[in-house]
This record gives sequence, structure tokens and C-alpha cells, in this order.
Amino acid sequence: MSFFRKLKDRMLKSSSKLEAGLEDLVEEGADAAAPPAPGNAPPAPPAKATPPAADQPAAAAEPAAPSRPGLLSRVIGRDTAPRRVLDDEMLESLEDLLIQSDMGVETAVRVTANLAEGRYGRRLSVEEIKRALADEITRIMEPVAKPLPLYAKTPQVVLVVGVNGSGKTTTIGKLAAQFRAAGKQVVIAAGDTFRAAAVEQLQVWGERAGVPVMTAPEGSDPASLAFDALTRAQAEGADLLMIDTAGRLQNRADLMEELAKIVRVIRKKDPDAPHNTLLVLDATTGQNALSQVEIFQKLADVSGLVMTKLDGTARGGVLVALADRFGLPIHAIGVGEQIDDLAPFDPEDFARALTGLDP
Ligand SMILES: Nc1nc2c(ncn2[C@@H]2O[C@H](COP(=O)(O)OP(=O)(O)OP(=O)(O)O)[C@@H](O)[C@H]2O)c(=O)[nH]1
Repeated sequence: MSFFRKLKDRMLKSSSKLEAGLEDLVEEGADAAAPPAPGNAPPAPPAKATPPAADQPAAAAEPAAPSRPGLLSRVIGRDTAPRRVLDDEMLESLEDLLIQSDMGVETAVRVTANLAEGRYGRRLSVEEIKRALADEITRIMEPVAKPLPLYAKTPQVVLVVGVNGSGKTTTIGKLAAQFRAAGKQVVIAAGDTFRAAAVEQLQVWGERAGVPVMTAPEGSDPASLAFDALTRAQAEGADLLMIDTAGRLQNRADLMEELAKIVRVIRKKDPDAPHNTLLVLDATTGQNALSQVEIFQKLADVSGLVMTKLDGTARGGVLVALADRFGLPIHAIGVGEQIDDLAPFDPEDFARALTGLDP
């Protein structure tokens, strides 16, 4: 199965919600007068009240989706698809639909405003709207799609943060397996020393990935474990050290101190460590993921994101909101519970899967 097909299948909940909404919208307001008269698209009036943000290049430069289907489309009968005029009412409904997919108000407004550029007043089919939406989403996501950078200097220390249950353990296991497969030597430190279950879970993932997991007695200082783990990683010439951390937000001051102490202590061994601080977010929490980014940016120097559980949620739009609002690199996405269910983040594939477009 191609990767795009897998992503699309896994993101079915998000895409089918958006697709169904679009179909309803277009059908509701479809012009009964059947297919558009060739070359009959009304001239575009001035764009909708909400202008595109100044820092966003206007979508007007993009070639607009043709309102008149080409020969091939006519042969396969696509010209019978219902169409709806892209007017203020339609744009408002579109905005609502995007907000429902967890794209957030600001991003939804920007996306629809850009979509209206050069298309306002034209009669569009569901497929044309999907393509235009996918283009807009790709444009927002492209600047943040960056794999975890690998540095020449080793061991590279990756601190992994995020609330409990967000998928930190699973993500560390999946990443470790990928780095191992790429010939890297990896060490994992089970830094959530207060939860025996979390440590055990990480050991299971370490075994699966074929990577050693360093643990410390329950309740011991995570910073001291991190120090020992870095000492070992240096001694063994490891390429990567991934440090799991606690995610208890109930006592934010304690967590901040715990993370700060880990950083202080590992810097005694390597003043540049940690080289990456990965924040793991759970897509099923929707808009809550946005506040988690804000909180963790205060607790730690977050350098990139991994979004988990994009399978099985209709809230995939939150990733667009994250990209639009914070511009933090998105390194990978989790699309399942298995070891190979962590994918590099490809903005175009993601946008097509989210909007339900076929390859
Ligand atoms: N469907 C799906 N489930 C996932 C994904 N990533 C993680 N999970 C599941 O989410 C649950 C929590 O994942 P963990 O990796 O244990 O999360 P954690 O952040 O380490 O949580 P604690 O161990 O409580 O600190 C587990 O049941 C995982 O199998 C994903 O991409 N898709």
C-alpha cells in the first residue's frame, strides 16, 4: 500500500467529516440550473470582507480551479457534479466547517479568505473546493514540515516532553526503531521515574526497537538518570540519546523545575544539550493541543512537534492551526499504535488526506 493511501485510510475520520460537510453544503445551495455555461463564470467582485493576512501571499497568484470541466472530465461525466456559487454565505459555511474540523477560528478565517481570492462568485464543485482547500493547507504546512534534524556531533540528546498519555513512550519507541533501522546507535532514558508503569512500557518499546533503556529506582531523581544515560551514551559512542520525561501538568512549577534540572545537569556533560526538545501532542485533544504548546513553551525550550493519534480522530485540522499559529517544525505524525505507524510529515499528502482527495 502506498504511504499516501495508508495516511488517507488512517485519517478517514477527519476527511470524511470534512467531505460530508462539503457535500452537504454544495448540495444545499447547488444551482438547479445544471452545469455552468461555458466561459460564463461571473467576474470576481472584490474579495470578501476578511482580507488575507499581510504576511500570507495572496492565493490570487495561483491558477484558479477551472469552472468549466475539461474534455476528460466531460467524458467521465464530472460536469454533472453539483456546483455552488462561492458567495459570502457559502464562505461563512465553509469557515464553520473548518472550525468544526478543529482548524481554529483564526486559521479557518484565513484559509477561507485566501480560498475566495480569484474564486469568489464562481460556481464550484466539491472536488474543486477540496483541491483549493488542499492547496491552501499545503501552503500553510510547507514551512513547518521538517524532519528531526540530525547533527554530526554525537550523542545527540533529544528531550521528549508532553502530557501523560499524549504518546511520548510510543513515539520514542517508534523513533528509536527508525533510527536503529537507519544504522544509528540509540539509548533511551526512562525519565518518568515516578511511574513504574511508564518505565515498564518504555522497556517494552525498547525491546521492540532493539534499543537499551536506562532506568532508575522508582522515585529517584530524573536528572541523575539523565546524567548517567548521557555518560553511557558518550562512553558507548551512541548517536542518539532520547530522554523520556514526566508529563504531570497538575503541578506545573514542579514539572518546570524537573525539566530545568535535567537540562542543567546534562549540560555539565555537553553544554549544547539537549539538541532537540520534542513536544508530543495528541490530536484527539483538538484545540487543547494549542494550549499545550503554549504551556510547554514556557516549561521547556520546545524545538519541534510530533502529533500522535491522527488516526481515529475527526480533529486532524488542529495540525493546520498549530502550524499557522506557532510555526514550530512538525517532525512526524503518529497514525497508529504499531512500531511503523510514525510517518514523516508531508504537507501535501497530509492536506490531501485531510480533505479526502484521491491521489
Ligand atoms: N491510535 C493511536 N494510538 C496511539 C498513537 N500514539 C500513541 N498511541 C496510544 O496512546 C496511548 C498512550 O501512549 P503512551 O505512549 O503510553 O503515552 P505517554 O505520553 O508515554 O503516556 P504516559 O506513559 O502515561 O506518560 C497508548 O495506548 C498508545 O498505544 C497513535 O499515533 N495512534
